[in-house]
Amino acid sequence: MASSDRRRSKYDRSYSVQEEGLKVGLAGPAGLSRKSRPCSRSKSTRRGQLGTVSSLTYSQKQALTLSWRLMRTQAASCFRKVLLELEIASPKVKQIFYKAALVDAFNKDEDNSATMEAHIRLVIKFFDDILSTLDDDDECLKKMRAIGSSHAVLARSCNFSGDIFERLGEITMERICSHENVQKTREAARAWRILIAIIIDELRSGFDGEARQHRKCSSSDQIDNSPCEEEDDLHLKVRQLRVDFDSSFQT
Ligand code: HEM
Repeated sequence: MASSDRRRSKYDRSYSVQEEGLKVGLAGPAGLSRKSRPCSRSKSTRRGQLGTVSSLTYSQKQALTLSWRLMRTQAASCFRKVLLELEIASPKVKQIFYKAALVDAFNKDEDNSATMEAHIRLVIKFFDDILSTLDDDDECLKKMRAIGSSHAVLARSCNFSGDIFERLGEITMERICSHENVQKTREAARAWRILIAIIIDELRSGFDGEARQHRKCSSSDQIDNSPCEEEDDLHLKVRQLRVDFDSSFQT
């Protein structure tokens, strides 16, 4: 998508940080109306430090950790709903989790980290990790990007794309922000919106960066196997055949 075509999404961090205070509560409990929401790439990298974890205030960080602690016992059911909804929104995701479940069924010894059940645990662990490192901006961003980039292998094999993370963000935002423990305070809902916007931005950035590297490597592999090299290879094989043929006559 050309950058000029990109519309501003709810995940545009500058939107979240600067305007959230004005818009919160206008569009339903989570402040989001998914149907009317454009799904587009945010532009954090170009915006520099605007809206990173360090831009969260002390009271926002407190609201996040407290509400997460209160939600924690229901987190599995919450993220099961999120991932099921993501499957409905994206048939690709459904296929990936379906394949992973099949592999799992034949692989009794090992826990397959690619299944939906495993992902419910992984996503909860991911939030545990992020919420325990909110004071360390670099560490937080590193963790988010690492998760994004670990999914780049799926770009070629399963057609996984960055907009899946964006969808995941939309659904997560809606679920979390409408949770009763988050609804208790305006501060918590606002903080969750900002945090989820940052997470999605970094997941995408990690994913896109690594997927680009994979594409570069695969195109240089193709250059390595250029017609010239293939011809050289063929000549070598023919020469070897001649040597073998000649030596078989000499014996
Ligand atoms: C915040 C969201 C997500 C988190 C925290 C997460 C976490 C992880 C982790 C930790 C791994 C293991 C990586 C490794 O072993 O190197 C993984 C792998 C995987 N994830 Fe996710 N994931 C997320 C979203 C998704 C989504 C939306 C899908 C879509 C189906 C997905 C599908 C997979 C698959 C298929 C693998 C296996 C990749 C491979 O073959 O190496 N993940 N994920």
